[in-house]
Amino acid sequence: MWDALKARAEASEGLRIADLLYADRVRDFAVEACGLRFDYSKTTLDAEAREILLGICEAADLPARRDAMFTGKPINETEGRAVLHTALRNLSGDPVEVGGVDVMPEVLETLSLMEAFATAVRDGSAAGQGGRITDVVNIGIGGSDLGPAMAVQALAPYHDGPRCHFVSNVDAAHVADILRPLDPETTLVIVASKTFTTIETMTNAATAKAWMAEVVHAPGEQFAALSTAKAKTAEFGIPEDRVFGFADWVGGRYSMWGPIGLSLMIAIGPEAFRAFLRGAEAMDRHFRSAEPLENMPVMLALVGLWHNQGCGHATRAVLPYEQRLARLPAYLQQLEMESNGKRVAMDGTTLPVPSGPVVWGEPGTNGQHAFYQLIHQGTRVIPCEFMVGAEGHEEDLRHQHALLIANCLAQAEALMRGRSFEEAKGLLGAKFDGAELERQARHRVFPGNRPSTMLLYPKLTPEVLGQIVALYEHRVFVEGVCLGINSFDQWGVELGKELAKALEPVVTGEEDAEDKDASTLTLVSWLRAHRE
Ligand SMILES: O=P(O)(O)OC[C@H]1O[C@](O)(CO)[C@@H](O)[C@@H]1O
Repeated sequence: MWDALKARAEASEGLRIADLLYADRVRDFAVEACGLRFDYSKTTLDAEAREILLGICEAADLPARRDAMFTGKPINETEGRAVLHTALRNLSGDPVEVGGVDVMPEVLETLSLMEAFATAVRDGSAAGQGGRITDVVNIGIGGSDLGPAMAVQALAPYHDGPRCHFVSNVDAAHVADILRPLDPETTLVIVASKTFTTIETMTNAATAKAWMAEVVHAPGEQFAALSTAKAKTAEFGIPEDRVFGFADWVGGRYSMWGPIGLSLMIAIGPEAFRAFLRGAEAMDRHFRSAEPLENMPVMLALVGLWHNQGCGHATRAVLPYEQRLARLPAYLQQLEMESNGKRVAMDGTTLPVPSGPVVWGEPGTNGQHAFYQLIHQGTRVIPCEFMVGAEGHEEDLRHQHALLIANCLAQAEALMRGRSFEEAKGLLGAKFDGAELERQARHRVFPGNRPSTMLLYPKLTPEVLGQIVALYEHRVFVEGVCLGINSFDQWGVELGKELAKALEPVVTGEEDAEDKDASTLTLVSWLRAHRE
């Protein structure tokens, strides 16, 4: 199947996207669902390639794998766990069983405990020593940071609660810069860690506790914890009624729908948070029921597989024309690269094709003035995933939003059309002639035929954000299933963690390294010599 895909991709190298754009293509190579539109007409993916990709889905038993996920089967086989972040947004409350036990009563109970706590923080009844909470600091990393940090920024127009801040890096600069302007007496610190062992988070949490303890008599009462490890949160001194737990079937990078979303809920309020869940739930229903060709996550995934495993484009740029989605590319980096950055299949055999792509990006229009040069004229082809809303929130600045949309559409058009040598010469004819005209024109040629997709949404509301994130989660799932890998473990982060633990006493000088390579030893000794 993969060979057929690659052969098809090779055969389509001569295709011009612009020539494929017959009238029906814009209808047939787009999907509408939940009020969103995903258009993939500006790619070289044609009906024949799509058939091959659908065949790959079928061979991978996608519908059965999808049902296994939604119904709580232990599809994370290397860790023996179910994968049920979808249960966290199952507002219908319909039973979802793990090992014969319905998890929904506990999920909904935790949601209402979070809502009660968020409401109390917002209305001032859960106050700090100095009165009403003015600032919330979420300390977490990876999935315990990226999701809420991205969503809090994305939904800024809906904020009517305390200010939210995020500390993730073990670099002391991060925690120091965030805490410096805050008043410990009116700050709530949320320690977000599924395992409650992550070294960065526990180090920053200890720093924040010491900062608070300098002025607050009972610092634990101005802390909350989001974790599966209740014994450890108690040991840290956080009262039980401020600990919001979740089960091991919620993966870190899929966790913002439950307790890890508490900072978001405090910022925008429980009602808006429910709208966020509702959006994701709608996308779940769509993913579960729509036929492949009308299924947005499936088609988004197939376009991804076409570009990466088919055409060999190793990276994927995510380009939201929405400043408030500035952290979305970083969020998607973890979601996609931690999930599908694997080199072996579920059965331990080596993948016959490249694993998930390198994901990167920045919001437009800023990216246009930074790296789009390379996207338009560089030697590599970088598939671009544009996204833009029909409306912004700034009613009195609608003209700026129109300009934003025009830029987004123009970039996709420019990538596809390009500019020929003759056209470039025509533009310069009055200024140069002869060999100089040819030389100057060559610099102004755009090869064009560069693929892009477009995700359109009405407006970035909590509900729409929920839909977009769930769309991408399911896209990652479909790509993982087609590749035959486990998208829900992350063994690749372990080795570095272990070595860092062993190196710390060497860096501080408490121990000498014996079993290190010459390069690492030299680096350590230079740093030690300069640490005074
Ligand atoms: O929530 P925890 O347990 O602190 O883990 C944080 C992050 O660390 C990882 O386990 C590895 O980077 C992520 O998957 C996770 O999101």
